[in-house]
Amino acid sequence: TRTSRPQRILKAVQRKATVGDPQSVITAIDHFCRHREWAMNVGDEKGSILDSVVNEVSPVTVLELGTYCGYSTVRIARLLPPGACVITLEFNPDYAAIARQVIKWSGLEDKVQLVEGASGDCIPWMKEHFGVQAFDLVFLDHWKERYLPDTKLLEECGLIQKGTVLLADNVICPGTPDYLEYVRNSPRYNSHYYRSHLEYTKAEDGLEKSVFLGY
Ligand SMILES: O=C(NCCNC(=O)c1cc(-c2ccc(F)cc2)cc(O)c1O)c1cc(O)ncn1
Ligand SMILES: [Mg+2]
Repeated sequence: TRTSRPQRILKAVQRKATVGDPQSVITAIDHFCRHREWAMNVGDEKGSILDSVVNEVSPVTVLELGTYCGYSTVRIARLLPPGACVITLEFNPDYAAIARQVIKWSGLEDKVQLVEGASGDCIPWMKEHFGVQAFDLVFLDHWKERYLPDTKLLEECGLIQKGTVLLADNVICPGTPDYLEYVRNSPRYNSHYYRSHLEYTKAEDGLEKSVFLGY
């Protein structure tokens, strides 16, 4: 097909959503992915859980691993007060190019720093490059086999501190068994599973919220 799925998602946003209105961007993407083409956005059901965790944490600095088209980036950024921001990492340049336009359409570009690169390469530079002390909230939604190594890397870099909340998508489908085992058995995390469904389907999936208790 001539265009990519992310390009068709962007077109749906440009056709159906209002510039500067994040909720209309979210609604346009959910409608397209439910009625036209499935895509791997966190979606509306798990997205509501994401919203409730963001509101509960009221983070100043958020790290998102895996931007894709920017759907969850917009969900998070729309809830942030002035001065708070989300740094989102995306490895795939085509996804990143679409996400920049979706984030711009939503009018939230001032609250978002999109970084193109592999999480394993970027995380060690976070403190130096972005002046980040520690993240208040980390949303894991990238390659599932990277959840555990990147969590350990964030710990080693001192970017996870007492009270930092990790929220992981897809812990059932596609699944992140080694990550789940780690956060559920580690004495340094308090974990809770929010049962839900794989975006736009009836398949089981869920989000795992893990609070770092400190060393
Ligand atoms: O695929 C890259 N990232 C997306 C990670 N996210 C997922 O893989 C993902 C997958 C699914 C999913 C679930 C069921 C199913 F049948 C198929 C896919 C759902 C989700 O909610 C995700 O979040 C990627 C590519 C690349 O070239 N470089 C860096 N990253
Ligand atoms: Mg996901």
